[in-house]
Amino acid sequence: MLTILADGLMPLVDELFLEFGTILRFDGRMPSPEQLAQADVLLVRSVTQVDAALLAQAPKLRFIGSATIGTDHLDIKTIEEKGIFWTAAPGCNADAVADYVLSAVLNWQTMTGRDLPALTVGIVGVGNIGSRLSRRLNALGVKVLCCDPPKAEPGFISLAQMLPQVDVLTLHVPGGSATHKMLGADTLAAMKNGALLINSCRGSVVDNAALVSWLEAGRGEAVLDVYETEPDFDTRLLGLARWLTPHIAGHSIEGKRRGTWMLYEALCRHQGLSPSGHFGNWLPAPAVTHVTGTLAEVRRLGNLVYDIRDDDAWFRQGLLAGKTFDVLRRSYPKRREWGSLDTTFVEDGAKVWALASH
Ligand SMILES: NC(=O)c1ccc[n+]([C@@H]2O[C@H](COP(=O)([O-])OP(=O)(O)OC[C@H]3O[C@@H](n4cnc5c(N)ncnc54)[C@H](O)[C@@H]3O)[C@@H](O)[C@H]2O)c1
Ligand SMILES: O=C(O)[C@H](O)[C@H](O)COP(=O)(O)O
Repeated sequence: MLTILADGLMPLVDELFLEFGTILRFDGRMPSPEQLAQADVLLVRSVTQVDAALLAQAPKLRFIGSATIGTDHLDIKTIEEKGIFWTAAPGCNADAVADYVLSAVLNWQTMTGRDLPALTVGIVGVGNIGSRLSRRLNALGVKVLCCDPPKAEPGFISLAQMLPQVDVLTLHVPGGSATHKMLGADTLAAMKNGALLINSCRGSVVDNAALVSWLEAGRGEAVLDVYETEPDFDTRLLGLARWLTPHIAGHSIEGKRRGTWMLYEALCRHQGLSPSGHFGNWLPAPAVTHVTGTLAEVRRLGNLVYDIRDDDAWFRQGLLAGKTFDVLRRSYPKRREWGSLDTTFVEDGAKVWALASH
């Protein structure tokens, strides 16, 4: 029997992992030394730094799972040197982040009176999130430019080529040394005047001091979900950013539960077992399952599914009420993904195309 030590906010842990042994839960960013000393399996979120100091306290550890897409909180080199198996949950909340960015783009476009087909959006990092976003924006008739040097696909361009061309620049690269401050004073200066920068990947990708100067100079606008020094952040951004949120872009019901499910499947494989059931069993039925309308109507309905402006207001009100970044993340309201809804677009009464839920 295994001792499984899991982040207290991770959903479905009791339901899925009890068959493997005993479950211990930890609150906050770090487990206690007593818990670490017992753990065979460690299940974390992005807020727990799994580094040499943590690993030194966990001599029995054989399996580490992070219910996240990002892995920059894992010291993979040290984990592998110690012969510990590790895994994350690639793509688990990619649709939720795509919903977040789409809501930001559509509400910004409406608010600034720009014409949707005249908009050019630049996507930096065209992996699980970037490619989903690109497909959705293309379907709405928005011009999309892509930058992803590691993929080097035909038609992709460099960041330097992209910056002066785009009205919206949205970042979807991994955190870590290779992307550290890839957007700084020089790159921001190369953007179009009045452009919107969206950062929902990792705070370290944007030099926050340079961003503050760029915003103070009125050069452009920003929508931010992540910050360089989380859970702290530069509070000047509250007065400067169009919308900001406390690292919740991926926090849909589906995204969180899929993350735990992917770790369950990985532990089953690691133990030579077959998973029981399938992920769909663990999703509650959505309140609304199907919507039909013109593109304009469905766009308005989109704000009922997810509206970034509500999260911005909830974050600001929470801060004013004295709540911290982490406390607010813990109490984030439950949110469904666009994918929970079948959407049919009609024009002059005829079906144009449908977006099926999955
Ligand atoms: N805010 C949130 O709640 C939230 C949720 C999920 C993921 N994320 C972050 O978003 C990141 C992207 O997620 P994903 O699922 O698309 O990951 P992914 O691994 O599927 O895609 C990342 C892409 O970035 C590309 N890339 C790497 N370095 C690059 C560079 N220097 N320039 C341009 N492209 C580069 C890669 O080739 C890859 O295609 C994650 O690593 C994570 O840090 C944030
Ligand atoms: O990389 C990810 O998947 C996200 O950053 C993740 O959704 C952040 O949420 P957390 O793990 O902190 O709950």
